[in-house]
Amino acid sequence: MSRLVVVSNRVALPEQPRSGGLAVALQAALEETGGLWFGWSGRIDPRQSGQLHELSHGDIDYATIDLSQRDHDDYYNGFANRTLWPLLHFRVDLVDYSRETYAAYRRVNALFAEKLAPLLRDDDIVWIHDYHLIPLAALLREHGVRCKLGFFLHVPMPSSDLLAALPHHKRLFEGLSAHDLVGFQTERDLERFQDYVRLFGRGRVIESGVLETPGGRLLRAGAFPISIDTAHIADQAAAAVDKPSFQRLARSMSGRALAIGVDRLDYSKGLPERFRAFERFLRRYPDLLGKLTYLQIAPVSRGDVLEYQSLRSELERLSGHINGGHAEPEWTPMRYVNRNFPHASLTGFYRLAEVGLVTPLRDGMNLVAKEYVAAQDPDDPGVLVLSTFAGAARELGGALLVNPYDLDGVAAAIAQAITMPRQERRERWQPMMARLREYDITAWRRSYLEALRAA
Ligand SMILES: O=P(O)(O)OC[C@H]1O[C@H](O[C@H]2O[C@H](CO)[C@@H](O)[C@H](O)[C@H]2O)[C@H](O)[C@@H](O)[C@@H]1O
Ligand SMILES: O=c1ccn([C@@H]2O[C@H](COP(=O)(O)OP(=O)(O)O)[C@@H](O)[C@H]2O)c(=O)[nH]1
Repeated sequence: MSRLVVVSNRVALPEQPRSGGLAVALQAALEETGGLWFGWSGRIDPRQSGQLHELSHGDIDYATIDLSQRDHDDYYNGFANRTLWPLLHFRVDLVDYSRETYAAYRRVNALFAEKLAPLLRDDDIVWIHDYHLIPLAALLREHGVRCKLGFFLHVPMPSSDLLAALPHHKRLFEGLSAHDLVGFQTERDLERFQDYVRLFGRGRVIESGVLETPGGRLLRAGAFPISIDTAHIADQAAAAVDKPSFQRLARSMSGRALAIGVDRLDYSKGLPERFRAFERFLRRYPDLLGKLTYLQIAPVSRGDVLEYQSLRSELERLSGHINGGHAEPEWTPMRYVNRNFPHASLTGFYRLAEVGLVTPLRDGMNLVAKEYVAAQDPDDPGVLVLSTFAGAARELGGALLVNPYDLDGVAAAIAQAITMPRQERRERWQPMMARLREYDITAWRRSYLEALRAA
């Protein structure tokens, strides 16, 4: 059996806290097969980029490299998170492009290729992840790497007209042709990629999923919605009732219902809109006032990036405003927490919550939505309020699907969720859970890797 080599910017090193679906999902996938995980160490070396660290834990070998402050600023904070991230989330208004950060992005990809190529064997299966590493495959080929190379985009693929706003977009996205298989979260993302290839990529779509690159090679493409370790999360949530963190939260509710949101502090997650929708709920449904407390867990993410700093200030203002305007001496409507929690605690919180609020403006998938469903009590499940703009909405039709820009609609969905009869909650939850049990993280990994092997 060939060795699996996973390459991603973010690596979940043993004992490190993980927030971010990519690290959570790849950890679960590698635990099953073993293999090598290559990426950024998470460390800044004040002198230079490229120091290689190797360690093994169970069946997983880790090889990671440090980045210099400048490379980290220009590649990760800069081109990846101030140019590509907003572009791929349909936010052209937030795109900050500079030739300098683009050069750093290419430089760090070249460094990844230089350090990774000598570690690879011809019969490896290499699986490259996400928008940080779009040029990597072509650079590995230049180093003589011959093994199968696959790519998976965790974030949305926007329409061609948006991508065309990026200077040098053709050179960048042509790099994807060096792979054998390119995977997306949803069929819509795949369709938009194929449109791009036809309109700007000088390639040809022979049939859906089979493309001819400008160089005449065949490139496979497909939709492989990422998933979760459903059985494990369900077991963890059931067992969480005995954990002190669960019991403390349960006691603090004083018989009130709980609505929970768990998101990195990121503008793609629609948090200001969600906070405002919650305030709309407080104003519009006086009968329900004091019956529901909203807990928002939002660990700080990409805190060096200006847009993320402004978002943090805005959320602090909004949560203060909402509580100031609606709290009673014995009740605070919302709790806003910037800490990162381990899965063992989160799954218990999900189970306790009558309502799961997942309302991103755009999201590749959103694993929190799936985790919330998996963590519910089958006899008395909670209700998921889910944005139609999350990839997860394609599979979780039993949720109350909302448009996150429609604050009245989200407020109405919250009211509907907390008053929904148990029978309806079960009928909505069961097919979602059945889907997640059948198509879990293992099925995701297998379906992608089978397609890559066959490509
Ligand atoms: O690595 P960070 O900069 O700290 O960010 C965390 C991750 O955020 C993004 O996650 C995406 O992948 C999830 C799993 O497929 C998906 O459910 C979610 O919709 C995406 O936003 C990012 O794409 C990752 O590269 C980051 O590691
Ligand atoms: O305090 C936290 C907040 C989030 N997460 C995890 O981070 C992942 C977030 O993934 P998602 O796909 O929802 O969004 P992303 O952050 O990748 O955009 C999920 O597995 C969460 O359980 C976590 O472990 N602790």
